[in-house]
Amino acid sequence: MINLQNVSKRFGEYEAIKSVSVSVNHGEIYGIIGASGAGKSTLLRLINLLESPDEGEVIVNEQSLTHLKSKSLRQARQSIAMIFQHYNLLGNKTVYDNVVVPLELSKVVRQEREARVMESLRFVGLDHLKDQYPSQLSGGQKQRVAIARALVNQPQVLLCDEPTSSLDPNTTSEILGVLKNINQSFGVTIVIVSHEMEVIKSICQRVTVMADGEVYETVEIEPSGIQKIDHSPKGFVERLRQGGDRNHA
Ligand SMILES: Nc1ncnc2c1ncn2[C@@H]1O[C@H](COP(=O)(O)OP(=O)(O)OP(=O)(O)O)[C@@H](O)[C@H]1O
Repeated sequence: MINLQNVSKRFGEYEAIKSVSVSVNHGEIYGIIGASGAGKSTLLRLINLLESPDEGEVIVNEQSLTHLKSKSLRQARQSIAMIFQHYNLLGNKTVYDNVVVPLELSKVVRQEREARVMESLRFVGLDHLKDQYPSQLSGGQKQRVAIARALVNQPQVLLCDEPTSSLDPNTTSEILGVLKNINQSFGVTIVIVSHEMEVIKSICQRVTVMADGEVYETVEIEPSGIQKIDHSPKGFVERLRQGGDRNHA
């Protein structure tokens, strides 16, 4: 579904991503974990070409995005939605008006927009707050609005950049529940960046551990909680096994 093939990204002289290859299956919930500065967000942003790679190939849904012209890239991006740690809502727009934005951009006809927005808001349980402004909402509610906005164009892929890092543990569980529900109800492939092992453990089937712009290891998380390891399990997997709430990588 998602194939990053030997992708590299430099910021000036600094090599943030060093020839990384990652493959995510259709319908999977895939994690990217690592310490601050490891390159997690950059890797995620390479998937929808918010960052364009200096080398390598980005393939999503069997289409190479790397050399697309801007119009085709815009079209391809409609099936790749994204949510962020700080929600990125427009403060001067209501919940409804935030969620309708992607439909306006993709020129969905006016008659269809309302039904799609309300369906999306119902899915995240916020249809009753459609006329509120972001400043009137809790963090968890804001993230739900961002999720509704991400869903409204019926994406095949949802990229999540630290989606629960600003939330308390209970709200974190709720948001992770919503993400799982999206995956199960619509078969959306989810890639989630987090520095919290608990988050990764509770939702992902596989996780790539990043360190210094490289893949350190890729770990399979089984329902039993026992992790199967591709290679080099030291440290990280031990800490996963030990668990503990909100341990940091
Ligand atoms: N636009 C940019 N310009 C210059 N350097 C950047 C840019 N974006 C990221 N970097 C650098 O690339 C490295 C990787 O950043 P990235 O945000 O991907 O790491 P991360 O693992 O997501 O870290 P964090 O958890 O702190 O967000 C960091 O050293 C960062 O300073």
